[in-house]
Amino acid sequence: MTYNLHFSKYQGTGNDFVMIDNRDLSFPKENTKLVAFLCDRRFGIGGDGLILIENDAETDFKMVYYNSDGNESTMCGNGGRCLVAFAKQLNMISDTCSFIAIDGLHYAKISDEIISLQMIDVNEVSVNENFTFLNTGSPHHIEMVTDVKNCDIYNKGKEIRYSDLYAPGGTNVNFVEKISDDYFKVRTYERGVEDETFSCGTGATAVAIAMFENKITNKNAIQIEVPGGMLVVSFDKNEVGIYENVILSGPAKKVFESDITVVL
Ligand SMILES: N[C@@H](CCC[C@H](N)C(=O)O)C(=O)O
Repeated sequence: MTYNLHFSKYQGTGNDFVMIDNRDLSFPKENTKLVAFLCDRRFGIGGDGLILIENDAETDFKMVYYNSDGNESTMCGNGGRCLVAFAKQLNMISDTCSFIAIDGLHYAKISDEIISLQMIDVNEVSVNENFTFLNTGSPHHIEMVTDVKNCDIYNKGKEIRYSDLYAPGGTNVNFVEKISDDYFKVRTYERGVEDETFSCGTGATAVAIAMFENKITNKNAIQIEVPGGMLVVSFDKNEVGIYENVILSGPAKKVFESDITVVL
């Protein structure tokens, strides 16, 4: 079968995505091999994931997210921010928007190249002796380390991701070093990419909330340094313990756009 596709490539703090305008619903959404091929860094375009933008009756657009393994997955925070920039490029929105994703309704704001995305409320944070687990649209295991630069993210992350604790779905795994009360360094092993990525938006969000819940910080606006740049996460914890007004902010940029013909 031959597929002729127009695509744009975007990145948000180095978490990179192939973006396709699927408002005409022509993309073969069940073709896992095609998505994995397009995300392949050697044989395809290359990306940590692929995102389709589609029409939605109640919001500005719909986000459909696939990991680079070709499977549709849960929410991608950086992907959501990049999709907002893509929607603007397509003249679907101006500087504010709402969209629907697999985890529900999101609002976003564009200010120059900084995209601020409202994430879902978080009502459950599981604090354990050596780790914290929470879901910010995607599942995240979080561990503190003293020297994140020299941490073996791939092997440690993979072991936790595939451990019985998270079977069968697995989890993303974040390693965190505290620099100050409002500055943390984070590296993430991503499920579905099955490697460390340069940044994970739902992961950065989960880390900020976990640091507050564990009283490692009392700040509710936190800078998260990731290998691909800087993200900022802010939130409010309400009187019944729910984290709301959770905002993930950072840059999202178009890298290039082109056409590709794939024979599979
Ligand atoms: N890169 C993402 C997370 C994407 C989803 C994740 N790989 C999963 O399957 O859970 C982000 O920026 O949030």
